[in-house]
Amino acid sequence: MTEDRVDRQYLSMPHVQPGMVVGLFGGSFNPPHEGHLLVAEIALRRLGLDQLWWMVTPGNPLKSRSELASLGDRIAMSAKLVQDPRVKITAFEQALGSPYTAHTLSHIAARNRGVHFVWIMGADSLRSFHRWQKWQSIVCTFPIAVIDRPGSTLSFLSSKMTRTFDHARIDEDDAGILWRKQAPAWTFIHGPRSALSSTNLRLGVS
Ligand SMILES: Nc1ncnc2c1ncn2[C@@H]1O[C@H](COP(=O)(O)OP(=O)(O)OP(=O)(O)O)[C@@H](O)[C@H]1O
Ligand SMILES: O=C(O)c1ccc[n+]([C@@H]2O[C@H](COP(=O)([O-])O)[C@@H](O)[C@H]2O)c1
Repeated sequence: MTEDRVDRQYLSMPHVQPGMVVGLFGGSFNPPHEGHLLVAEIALRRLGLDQLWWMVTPGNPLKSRSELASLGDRIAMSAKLVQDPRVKITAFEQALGSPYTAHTLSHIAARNRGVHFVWIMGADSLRSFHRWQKWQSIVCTFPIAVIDRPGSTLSFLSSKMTRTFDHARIDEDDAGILWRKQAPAWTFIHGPRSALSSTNLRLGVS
């Protein structure tokens, strides 16, 4: 598959119904790996999700695209890896024409009234989150679940996002009701961890 030939099914938002709880897991997935699967599993279980959208980005605005595999290839690799039918692989951001999460989330919110969304990201993302476009508006759109990652366990102590929104932190024992909280609300989820990274896989280091 090439970037020009992304199957249509991936370019529209997955189908959801009012009342559902849906996790939004955005990533480059260049390539996808078992660490991503572990995040998805933990999120489904701990957040009480009905669905998790595995959102393959057209390109992280903060990363160089020089080593980025085509969108079609990253979707195909994800589809091969993911077995859980609750996980929906999608690349609808490509059709939106913007790689920015703030834009994506406001679009999702406007199109899916009555659906409860939670943004999901690995703990390493906290380090640069304040450089994401309109990062404060992202925090105020949907609750956020941060999943622990080796090397980033203490990132919440120094992150600008977590310090700014310290008052909005929810105990991880309440992760199952995070979706009910009005944003801003976030939690840090500890649990089994994977040291896998796409960078190491690209370098051939395990
Ligand atoms: N091993 C892991 N444990 C926890 N979270 C992870 C892990 N790998 C990736 N993530 C999270 O998954 C999302 C997508 O990550 P991404 O596709 O960039 O993978 P990556 O391994 O971090 O890639 P790269 O090494 O190229 O930066 C991000 O929120 C990231 O924090
Ligand atoms: O909106 C932004 O400015 C922004 C900046 C960096 C990353 N993101 C999003 O964060 C998600 C994780 O990206 P990555 O490359 O770390 O897998 C993915 O959905 C990106 O589109 C978004």
